[in-house]
Amino acid sequence: MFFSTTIALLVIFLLTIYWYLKGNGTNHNKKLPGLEPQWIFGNLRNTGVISGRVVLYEALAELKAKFGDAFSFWLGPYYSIVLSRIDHVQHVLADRHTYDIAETTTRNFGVLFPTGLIALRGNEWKRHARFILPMLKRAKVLPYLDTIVTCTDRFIDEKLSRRNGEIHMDLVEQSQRLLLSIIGFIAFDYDLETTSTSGTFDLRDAFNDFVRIGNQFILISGVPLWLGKLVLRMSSQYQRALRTMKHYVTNMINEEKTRQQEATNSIRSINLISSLVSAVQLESSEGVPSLAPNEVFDEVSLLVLGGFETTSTALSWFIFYMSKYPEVQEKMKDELKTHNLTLNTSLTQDVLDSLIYVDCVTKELLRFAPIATIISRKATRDDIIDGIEVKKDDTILIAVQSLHFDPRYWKIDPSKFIPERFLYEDKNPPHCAYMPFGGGHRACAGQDLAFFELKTIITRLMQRVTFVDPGNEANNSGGMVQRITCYPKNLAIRVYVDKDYMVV
Ligand code: HEM
Repeated sequence: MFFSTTIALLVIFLLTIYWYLKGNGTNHNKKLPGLEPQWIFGNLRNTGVISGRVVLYEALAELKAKFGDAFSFWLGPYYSIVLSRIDHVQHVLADRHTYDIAETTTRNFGVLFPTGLIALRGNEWKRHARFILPMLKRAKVLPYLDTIVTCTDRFIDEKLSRRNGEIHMDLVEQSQRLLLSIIGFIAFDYDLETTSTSGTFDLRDAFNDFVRIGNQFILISGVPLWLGKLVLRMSSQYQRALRTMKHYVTNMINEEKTRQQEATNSIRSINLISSLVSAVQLESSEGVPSLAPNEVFDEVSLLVLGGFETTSTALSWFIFYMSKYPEVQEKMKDELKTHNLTLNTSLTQDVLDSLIYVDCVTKELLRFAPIATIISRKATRDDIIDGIEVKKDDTILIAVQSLHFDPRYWKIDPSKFIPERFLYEDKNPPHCAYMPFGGGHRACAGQDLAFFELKTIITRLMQRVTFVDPGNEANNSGGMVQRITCYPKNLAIRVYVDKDYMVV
């Protein structure tokens, strides 16, 4: 008892010192409106984020209604300026010399992936970006079409067909498993979804633990870095996951290197590790600074985590919205019919490109669903944005969700899920009014892959499945749980699969 009280007091003492060192809650810019910060919690407690009354983007929307387009916000002990007007956002994103990725982002992700793209700045970021960005461009991701379709079919056959017509309460988890399996195949031809049968702790278990603990860690972004690091260091599960992943991925990198050196004419595999290894080999042979094995490892882990969390959340919301907007679902199915896409037709790139309405639904999903609701930047020097004073080292939070729902920028009511907006009045929203993947030089590296994955999964699901709201039979009210992204809290969907595909 005495021991635990002493430890608790020590932690409170250290947190208080940290709070004072971080600026003592003093508002850096007295001219900006905003709530008073509270000890160590900043504005996370007095806005209701900690109690779970609202999630972060809702808190920012409430403050915007109260204080206007620009206000101060304390993310725990970290001061920031929140912006939600397009001209302010354009100013920030256009000036990469004054605004770079925020320290909160590099610091938190840096604990998990110290040399991953998202944790780097300046020349180090450029060195990594040379390898990573081209690898994820549209032309490079198109060959993954069959992988995505195969994984989606397996999801339908194994998870949905067996319980045809029943209410599914686990579709958030199932969406996560589907996306983990897709990114596992894309990253290194490895099935991360199927539960290990060997009884030993393997790469599947390791990535699952890493993703779960990593997610929890990134969420507690108000917590000082040293405390976060300590938590991870003391987590035997996390350390075991990391060791196992390093072991497997390093072996894969080495095997791929040997394979590429020996097999000059053999068929090249198309996974991310293979592309990274060949890019690295090529560049080092030309004397260009390339990536060390630990850097390749960090990049692969980042792509798995970044690529899985966001897209699986988007898929969960898609399923939820389809149960609530049956007319949208019907329209997509009609579009598939007009392109002669029945259950048995295989999907090709050309067919996928011709599906205009499905394209609009995917765009609307990314506007409407709370996936990456905030992006952040750090000022590298003093600046003034339309009269708002910004000091060197200030953090800027861009309230993406507020922009997506701002009636000043959308002609068709932005509070409604209407995919047709992207066909007509809102086909070309003003620059920075629509930014699900962020913007400027630090925009999402995987956006082509993400959009392609989502559109393919959606199309395949619509070829074979119908999602129905069960009404009063179960709680399908949505709600939100905050992790890196916000995913639906109460999801209960009746799923019908065409009987031709039923697994008996
Ligand atoms: C629906 C899916 C996705 C959404 C909504 C999303 C959104 C975002 C956002 C908002 C950012 C920050 C951008 C900024 O600060 O301006 C970001 C960064 C990033 N995303 Fe995504 N993302 C998605 C999928 C993916 C996928 C599939 C991958 C890779 C496999 C990926 C890899 C990355 C990386 C590496 C960064 C850091 C880029 C850098 O710092 O230079 N994302 N993403």
